[in-house]
Amino acid sequence: MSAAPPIMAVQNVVKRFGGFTALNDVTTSFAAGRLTSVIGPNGAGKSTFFNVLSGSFPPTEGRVFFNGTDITGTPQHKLAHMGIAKSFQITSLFPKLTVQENVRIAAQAMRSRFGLWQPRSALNLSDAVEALLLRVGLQDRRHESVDTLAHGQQRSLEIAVALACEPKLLLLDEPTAGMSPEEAREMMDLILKLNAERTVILVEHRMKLVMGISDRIVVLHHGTLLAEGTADDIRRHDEVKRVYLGQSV
Ligand SMILES: Nc1ncnc2c1ncn2[C@@H]1O[C@H](COP(=O)(O)OP(=O)(O)OP(=O)(O)O)[C@@H](O)[C@H]1O
Repeated sequence: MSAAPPIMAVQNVVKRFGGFTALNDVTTSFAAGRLTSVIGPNGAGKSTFFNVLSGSFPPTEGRVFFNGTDITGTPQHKLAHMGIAKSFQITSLFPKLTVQENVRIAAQAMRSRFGLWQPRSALNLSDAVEALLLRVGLQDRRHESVDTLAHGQQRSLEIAVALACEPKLLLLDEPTAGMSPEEAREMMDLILKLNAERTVILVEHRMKLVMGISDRIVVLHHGTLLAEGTADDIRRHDEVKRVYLGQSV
């Protein structure tokens, strides 16, 4: 597993909000093709870390690298062009449009903005939209308006929108937030399938969900990197056990 080169790396990342340090000297890297989950208790700095990785805001100190290129402070639209896509807790869909229209708009925007016509993008637009709907299991819902979908289906649609730029790296911030246990399991199945084709970094509050699917887990606590390793490493880690005292990891 350690043989795969990192697709993303952070070096000595610090993020301060005024006098408060939300991330404190975090250094780690993410292997290409793997599924890495970032976990931690409330306020650990997970969302802040996600925002630094996805370019929502730059770190106060430290560097972020993508495929060896320093991308610290690079605007998000450029990151999308480089192959980094993200899906947020906050919805970015057009609720009155259909499932298919939402995906079509995303696919069209990516193509016209970035001229995505490499061989693997050579599908015509309708075929590309159909492939994205199939990928997330929403093909039977294509003509339904977004506001009639179940919450879990809306999250899947957001992922289809994120996939429209054919990312090499997919960043997901709490993709199961607000989901029923059944919806959450389906979402984890979908994430595993997506990981077969690209690197995934997942921020997730519900630790139990990620233990079974992650190649590697990064644990944040009070803005510092507490532990990293396989699910078994994390389960056995004394500090992690202490932090999650009373919770089942
Ligand atoms: N914009 C901000 N301004 C000031 N403080 C912030 C800001 N964003 C986050 N923080 C603080 O940074 C700390 C880490 O927050 P963050 O949202 O990254 O944690 P988290 O691990 O995602 O937590 P949760 O699981 O509760 O979402 C918290 O104490 C939070 O109050």
